[in-house]
Parts: sequence; C-alpha cells; structure tokens
Amino acid sequence: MAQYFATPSWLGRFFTRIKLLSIEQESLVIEFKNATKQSFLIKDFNDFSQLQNRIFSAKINLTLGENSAHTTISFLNKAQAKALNIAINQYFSQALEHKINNAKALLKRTALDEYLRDSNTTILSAEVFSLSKRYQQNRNVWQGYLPSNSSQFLSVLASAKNKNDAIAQLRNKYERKQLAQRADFYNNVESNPLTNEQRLAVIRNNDKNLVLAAAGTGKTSVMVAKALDLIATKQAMPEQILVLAYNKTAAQELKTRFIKRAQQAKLSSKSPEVLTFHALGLQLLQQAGKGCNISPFVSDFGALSSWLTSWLSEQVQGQPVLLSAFIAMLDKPLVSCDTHKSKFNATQVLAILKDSGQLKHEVDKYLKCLAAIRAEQLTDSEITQRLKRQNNQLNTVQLSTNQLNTSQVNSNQKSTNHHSAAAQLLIAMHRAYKAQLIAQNCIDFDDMILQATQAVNKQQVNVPWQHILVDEFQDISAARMALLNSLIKHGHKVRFTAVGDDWQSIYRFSGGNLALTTRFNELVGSHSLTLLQKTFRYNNSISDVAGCFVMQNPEQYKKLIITHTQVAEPQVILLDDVYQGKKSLELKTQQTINTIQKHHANASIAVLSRYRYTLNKVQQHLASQQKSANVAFLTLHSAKGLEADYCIIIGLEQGKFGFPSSQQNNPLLEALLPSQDTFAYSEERRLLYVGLTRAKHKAYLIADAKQPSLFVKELINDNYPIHIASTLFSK
Ligand SMILES: Nc1ncnc2c1ncn2[C@@H]1O[C@H](COP(=O)(O)OP(=O)(O)OP(=O)(O)O)[C@@H](O)[C@H]1O
Repeated sequence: MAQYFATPSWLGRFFTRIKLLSIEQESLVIEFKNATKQSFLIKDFNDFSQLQNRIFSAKINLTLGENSAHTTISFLNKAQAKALNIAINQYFSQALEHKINNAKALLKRTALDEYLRDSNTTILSAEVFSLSKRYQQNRNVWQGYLPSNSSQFLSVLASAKNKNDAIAQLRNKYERKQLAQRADFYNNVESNPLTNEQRLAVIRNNDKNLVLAAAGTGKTSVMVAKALDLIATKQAMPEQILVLAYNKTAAQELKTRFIKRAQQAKLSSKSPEVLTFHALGLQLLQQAGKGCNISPFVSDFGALSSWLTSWLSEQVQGQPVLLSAFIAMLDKPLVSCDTHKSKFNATQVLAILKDSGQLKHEVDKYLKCLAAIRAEQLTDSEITQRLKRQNNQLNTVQLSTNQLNTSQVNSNQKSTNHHSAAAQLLIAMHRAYKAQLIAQNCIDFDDMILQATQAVNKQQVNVPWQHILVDEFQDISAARMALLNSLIKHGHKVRFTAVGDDWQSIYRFSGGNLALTTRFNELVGSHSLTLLQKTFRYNNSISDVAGCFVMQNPEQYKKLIITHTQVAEPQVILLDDVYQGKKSLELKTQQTINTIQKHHANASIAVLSRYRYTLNKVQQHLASQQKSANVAFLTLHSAKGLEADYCIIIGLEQGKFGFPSSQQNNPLLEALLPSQDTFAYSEERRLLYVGLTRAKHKAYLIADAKQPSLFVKELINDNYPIHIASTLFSK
C-alpha cells in the first residue's frame, strides 16, 4: 500500500465510483471500482489542491491539466484525505519551486542580462508569466507553501496589468540598470556625452529596432556607441557586427571613427565590419565562389546608352505592337512636316526622333525605367501589374498629351491595351539587358545585391553577423531589404537596427522605399522604437521652419525637435535675386557670401541647388572672382549627411527645373518606382528640409520675387518665422 492514500468514507461506498486515491512515484493515481486506473503527474497540476471537510467525509479539489480544469473528488475518509492533501501539496510545491527557479534563470537570461527580445516573449509567457498569473489568482494559498523570495518574485511579476505591460516593465528595468551601470561609458564613448535618447538607442537590442531621428541628432554617434557598447559588454565580437553605410565616404568615416573611439575606450582596435551594400554583396558573392566581374555598362554610361538605342530600334522595327506602345509612351508627340500622313513606320519614327534630338531623351527614359526595374528587382509579372495599375492614369495622360499620335499609330491596339504592350517592351528590355550581362560574363551593382541574396538564401555563404546596423534606412530599396531579411533569417539570432529619418527620404528615383520606414511594423516587423529628437547642428529658428515645413505632409512622423542652440531672431533668411537693380543670381550669391564672411571670416559655406546647372553658373562666376575658397557647391541630393556653418539655397523658381521641380516623371517610370504618398511635391519638400538643416547658423534662400516657387510662396503666405530681407518680397 502506498504511503499516502485515501479511501471512500462509509457514505462514499454508496456514492462514489472511486475505490482508492494514492500517490505513487510523484503521480496521483485514481483507482476505480471497475478496476480501471487514471494517473496524473503532480508537477503538472496547475494549482495547489484544496481540502474541504463535510460532516461525514471530505473532498479534494484538484486543478489538472493544461486548461486548469477543476476536478473534485468527494466522499473521502476525512483523516486519510487530510494527510493525502498535505502530501499532494508538498509534492506540488517542490515542483513549483523548481519551476520558479527555472523561471528566474530564464528571466535573467532573456530580460535582465540582455534587452528582452520579441522572440523571447513567447517562452517567457509560457514559463514565467503563466506562473505569476496563477500566483495572482490564488495568492494566499501560494504564499502559505512557497518560500518568501519565490512569492516575492511572482508578486513583482504579477503587478503587471497584462503580458505587454510585463514586457514593458522588464525592458524599462533593464534600461534603468544599463543607464546607471554604463553611465561612464556613455559619457566618454564619443567626444560629447550621449543624450538620454542616444543611450536608449544604444541599449535597446530587440530583434528589430528602429531609431527614428531628425537631422543633426547624432545618428553617427549612436551607431558608433552602439557597436562599441556591444563589444565592451562582450555581447559581440567586432567581427560579429555589421554596419551598413550609404556610400563609400560614409563607410570610411565610420570605420575611422570606430577605430579611434575603440582605442580611447581601450577596446579591441578591430573595427566592426563597415560596408556599403554593394561591398557587402560583392563580399558575399566572392565567398560563395561566384563570378564578380563588373560590367563595362556600370562605368561607361555611353556604352549602355548606345546598346539600348540599338536594341530599342531593332525591337520597334521588328514588332508593330511594340512600335505602337513606344509611340504611345513618347514624352512629346511626334511632330513631322508630313502631318497629312496618318501612319508612320518605325524607320520614320526613329528618324524623326533622331533629327529632333528626342531619341536621346527617350533612350534616357528607358534607361531610368531599366534602373527602376533593377533597383527593385521587379519580376515580369510585377512590371505588368504595376503598369496595369497605372493604366487608367496612363490613358488619361496619353489622351491629353498625345492625341495626335494615338490617331496616327499604325496599330489595331486600342489605347487601353498600351500598358500591356508597354509592359511587353519593358520586360523584353530587361531580359535583353540581363542576357547582355551574361554574354559579357559580368554583373552590375543590382546583381551584387540580388545574387548575394540568392547565395545567402541557398546557404552558400556563412552569415557571421549577430548584429546588423543600417544607416540612412529611409532610403532603403526593396531589393536591399530582401538582402537584409535573408541575412536575418540565415544568421544566428541576428539583431537588426535601422537608423533613419523619414523626413530626409530623397532617393525614390533610385528605388528608395520610404514605406519601409513609415510602415516599419507592417513591412519589416515588430520592433523597439527610439526617437532621437535633440539636434545639435542647428538652432531653434532653422529647426522650427524646417520641421513645420516638412510636417505639412501628414504622412511624415510627427516629432518634437529640441535644439541644443537657442536664438531669438529668425535665422532663415529670404532674399531676392536682384543686385544693384538688376537680376543676377551670381552677384547676389557673391554678395551674400561677402556678408557672411564679413562677420565670420573662416566660415564654411555651402551653396545648394536642386539642379547642378544652376550651381555651375554661380560656381564659375565665383571662381572667376576668386571667391570660392571655403565654399562648397552641392546639389541638395549630394548634400545629404553634410553640414556647413551657412547654407545658401538657390534656384527656388517655379518650373520644370525649379524647386520644387515641377518636372513630372514619365508615367511609365512613375509606375515602376516605389509607390509614394499622395501629398503634392512630398519628396521635394523633404529635399528642402535636408537643405535647410545642413546649416549650423543661418540658411539663406535666394529666389526670384517675380516668379517665386510654390515653396517660397508657402513660406511667405503661411507666415513661417523667417526673415524676409527683400523689399520686393515684402511688397
Ligand atoms: N550627444 C551629443 N552631444 C553633443 N553633440 C553631439 C552629440 N551627438 C552628436 N553631436 C554632434 O551633432 C552633430 C550632428 O551629428 P551627426 O552628423 O551624427 O548627425 P546626423 O543625425 O547624422 O545628421 P544628418 O541626418 O543631418 O546627417 C555633430 O557635429 C555631432 O558631433
């Protein structure tokens, strides 16, 4: 007979099917009168058992199994049931104590020794939070059986409202601990102590993290500090950290800074791996033993252009459907002296385009389309779908701008079908291009990304990185994201941090997909978000104007920017382009530079413009006057990531080559580029934000008062806090 058992009371002999209840080898065994048995492991019980005494017998309440089903066994002998109940609960509390110790170890490993990752919350839920929940439901009984430290442990956890609250509390606790313990490191890792928000960006190592910044908030400092913190706390070796920079210069700068800071912090002088996406692709391909010859098309635009010219000519001459699509998609209608002719053949079309210089423009357009297809790695069916989606719009545009030639086209295709013929042309072009690369036995930059992704997915390379940090995430393309996803998937517990600023997304034309930042949760995944809102570069005046301007677009994140430097007067200054009574952008820029240099002799000055040609004129003039020392001439796109004491933004006229540029993308290209928000000139708006925030002290805007651009009008009419230093504008 087992040591602990209970038989039915004398009453029970009539009312229960049970013959015997006993503990055998850590299980509670129920033996029935019909000679069947059921056995339950006591450690799997959900709660303590409870004894209830009646006049002639006792009953034991048990919580068995996964769904906490309550089972009551009645009509037991009172004395036996009492002893059995105590024994069951002793077994259970021992098992529980063991579970609590495991839970403590698990919690320490996943939430106290490191930042609690989303991927660890499921196990935490099952092994830890479920215990605290049950403790909460039966607190008094549990406290009676458990040692006080175990009760306390569960009690702290049980104070959370729900699972998400518990996770938030644990993360918060970890952050506070790190902030205190690592304060010294955070004070000294960069030339200035990190701000609290920068520290949090360093500490948060969820599976996925988004550091959403504004201009001049020290994104680079965060990248450097984060990588060095991982190394200093031995969470990673330098070679397990991959940092992706947006170009070679940025990569080199980051590397130098890592080495310098690591030496100062007395850490391994080895830098984390800092690469551009292309260098990463190339490195992976080399490891996978793939051919990596770079196509001459990559560096010789002329060769690419002439290849495409002859390919296009051949195609449209050979296939009437493609000719029809080609004509329908022309940016300008065909003009010919033979207007009486209702039909053109391909040779005539090409000749007309060539004579008018329009062929080059058309080839450039198709090159842009090719680049868009390559940057996003669009498949044939995606090309078709995108053109189809834009079909209505295409037809509207075509019918309004190209009426003449739609009627002239020698084709039985209706205009509604042009999109499919256009898709056919683009797909054929893409295929021909790929075939051309194969014939050259070469790859291009997009192949580096695509083929590297394939090599990682096929596990032809080893992924040594456990931490991946990506700078300028707002301009990431779908193809690059696919490469990152493959690294995350095939690496070991990779933690991914994206650092970016949705206000500075300006590279849609090369595949930049802002939605990956603005809809991060949906498109990239659940993550920890840290905002960097304290800016060090510019003052509150520049910040207010630039921030308010960019936030007009409701699609942009709302941010509350705080500036390190405060000024009382407006530091964004609007000037007209008239010098001594005559319109001259060159002389007005020169005068502005003179004014700056009078007060600040060695100031760095950047002259910024939407288009290079506007800059060239001014640059040549200033060079001829020997006035270009300390002055950089940059397009707004190339000014990304740079800073100067003063900026002068020129070319703010209305028009195709003004700012905002009213140049519409060809509908064909528009269909292929990543989709964008519907706010008018949204990318141009961000470009002005980038321009204004390059300046540390003052930003000058020079515009033609007779035909100011929409942006200038908005700044004036909506009473932005700028200084209008022009009587022409004041009027
Ligand atoms: N914690 C800090 N304290 C003081 N200065 C800082 C701090 N962090 C960064 N800075 C300074 O702020 C300036 C801007 O930093 P950084 O160039 O990294 O900004 P950014 O966020 O990359 O800007 P952008 O997006 O405009 O290129 C630098 O001069 C940097 O030294």
